[in-house]
Amino acid sequence: MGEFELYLASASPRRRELLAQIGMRYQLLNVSISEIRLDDETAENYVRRVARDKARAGRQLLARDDSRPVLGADTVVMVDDSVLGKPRDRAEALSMLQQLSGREHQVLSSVALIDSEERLALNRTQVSFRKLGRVECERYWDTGECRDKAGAYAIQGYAAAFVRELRGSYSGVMGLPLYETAQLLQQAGIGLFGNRNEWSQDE
Ligand SMILES: Cc1cn([C@H]2C[C@H](O)[C@@H](COP(=O)(O)OP(=O)(O)OP(=O)(O)O)O2)c(=O)[nH]c1=O
Repeated sequence: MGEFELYLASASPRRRELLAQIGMRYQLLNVSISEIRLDDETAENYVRRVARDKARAGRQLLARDDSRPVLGADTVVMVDDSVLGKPRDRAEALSMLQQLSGREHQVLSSVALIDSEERLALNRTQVSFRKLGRVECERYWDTGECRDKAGAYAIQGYAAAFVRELRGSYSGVMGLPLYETAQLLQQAGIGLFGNRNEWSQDE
């Protein structure tokens, strides 16, 4: 089957790291799709659609007889009725952090795995932040960590110090929910630890 099991249609270093964490060998595909939420689209449908579009765009790059699945993922932060993606600039990042300060928000992370079939999973995780001071948020921006992160924070970085409580999936907040990902991979016949079709046979 060659030296890798699947393709990862993502430029996110976090997703690479997470997929490698569960022993998957993958090849990267470079895709670019527009990430704009439609007016009447729920956050859930939006993250599902974007993950699916990333995987579909990856699939398009492959030879027809390549049966290895393509994985795409997407992550947003939801607070009240707002859906927070990546901040465009400092002002937007600071306003996102103020919105998240002293309360609970939800992180939605979707995974799409496409071969001859399309498989989708969605993880929803509740994250509670302590109150954040304005100067503290400005200093946090200065670390450079807010950029390229949904909701302008990275739980795997300095922002771990903001998290009072998390209910759900830490890997989901980081960008790729590994429990759901492993389930989709199993459905596609890819076992953990690099073994095809050998996973969970003793269940
Ligand atoms: C909330 C949160 C998000 N993130 C990251 C995960 C994602 O990379 C990013 C959300 O942006 P996405 O648009 O989901 O992904 P991306 O553009 O970084 O990568 P891809 O090429 O796969 O489209 O935010 C963290 O790293 N830590 C966190 O705590």
